[in-house]
Amino acid sequence: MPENTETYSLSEVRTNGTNGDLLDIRYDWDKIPVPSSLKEFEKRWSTRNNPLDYSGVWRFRELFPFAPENQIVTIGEGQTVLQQNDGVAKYAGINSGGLYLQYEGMNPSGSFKDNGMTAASTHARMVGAKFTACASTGNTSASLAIYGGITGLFQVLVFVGSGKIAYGKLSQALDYGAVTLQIDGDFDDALKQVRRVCDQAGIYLCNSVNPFRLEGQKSIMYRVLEGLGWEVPDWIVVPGGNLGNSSAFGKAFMELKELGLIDRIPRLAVINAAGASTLTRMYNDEGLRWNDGKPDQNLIAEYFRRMDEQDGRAGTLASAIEINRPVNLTKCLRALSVCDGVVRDVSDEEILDGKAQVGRHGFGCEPASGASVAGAKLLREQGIIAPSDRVVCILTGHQLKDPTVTVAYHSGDREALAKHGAVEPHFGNAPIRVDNDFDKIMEVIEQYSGE
Ligand SMILES: Cc1ncc(COP(=O)(O)O)c(C=O)c1O
Ligand SMILES: N[C@@H](CCOP(=O)(O)O)C(=O)O
Repeated sequence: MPENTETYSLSEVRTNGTNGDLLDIRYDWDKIPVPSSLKEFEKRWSTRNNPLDYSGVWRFRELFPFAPENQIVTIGEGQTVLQQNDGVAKYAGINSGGLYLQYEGMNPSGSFKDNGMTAASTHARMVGAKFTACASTGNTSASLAIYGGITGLFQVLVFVGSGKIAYGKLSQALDYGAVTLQIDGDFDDALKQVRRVCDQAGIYLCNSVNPFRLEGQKSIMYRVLEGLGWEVPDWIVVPGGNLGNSSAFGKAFMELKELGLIDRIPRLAVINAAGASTLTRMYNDEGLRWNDGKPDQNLIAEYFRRMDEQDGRAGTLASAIEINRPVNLTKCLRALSVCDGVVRDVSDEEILDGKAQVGRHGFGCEPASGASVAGAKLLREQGIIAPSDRVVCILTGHQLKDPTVTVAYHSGDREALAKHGAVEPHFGNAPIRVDNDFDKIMEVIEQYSGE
């Protein structure tokens, strides 16, 4: 994505420039009336004078002004919450009052994807698309399917890998009426196929290669700032899969700074699963950097060549981030450069322990989201995050998305958890088996009543 080499009209449907780099949306801010302070946006929620203000995404519409208001497709997404959480702070080694969880599970389809899908669906409508598609580990498909289903604006086609999708998510796509193709491969294979299919058949693609989708995902950061009274935190910690979120967050902060709406930028930590750690390996081991939009292509090609030689399949229980060929790699490198970022990977065990803490003390989350808490803990242990820092962990998906992994963890089902290596379930809260007998039930309850 070299800077400013090509320009395309809003009415064109494309994800890449002629050189193959993903497109990026740019605005001529001099021509757009942007509020002079972020506080102005606050009034939107209290007054809700415009139906668009019911959306936690579109009430910030001046910060991604690509759509006429009458074309905007919204289903009330982005009404999410920033929760200060001392239980999780203690676990991560952060001072009381310093850790926040941004819970994106409250979106209509139960994940952060709706922030982006409302924007991609809007652009799809602007160009008259009747058929949309995505590849998915589950959440993108659930999100696209709900937008297609509720609005009736377009038919939805979904590609998923075999055995790679949590049932909660698959059931959403089916229920919302998406045509679902389960292909013999993983997410990386499914994305490759859907990109070809969309190109050839003129279907509108809604994965994070779609630059409009990332515009909507910027709003997660606007809401975090709003939740903090417009103060900039020290850290944003986010799980990394296809790297759309981290890319969008970096762009959000870059633009807010350019517009003079914030005076400093938080640091960004992107957390991979150890079994899907392309970014970690490339950033930390190979030293890959943004370099004015021209990261070393030879280094990238060589990395993937070696990966292919060794089979290169991603493997983690956090299926949402089981991705080894992140399409937004270059944009994420920009975000890391803008935000003085760091990248880490954490084991499945650390992810599930982090997730259990979020469940114990907060709204709960799906496995991939636990990576942000595990990442914050690791960075704290490494002395990179200070105990006094203000840290926001992004919880990307709802607790109910992947009950199989959650129940296996709490029940101590090591066999089920061992898919990608041994996982010790530390904070198990297994169901207690008890006879169908009143006295025996009372005996069990008495053991707990003194606590
Ligand atoms: C729940 C969840 N968390 C994290 C991610 C990773 O986000 P990204 O692809 O934007 O890096 C995904 C999907 O990609 C997801 O579904
Ligand atoms: N976890 C994702 C993977 C696809 O990512 P996308 O951001 O490119 O759509 C999913 O839920 O499918």
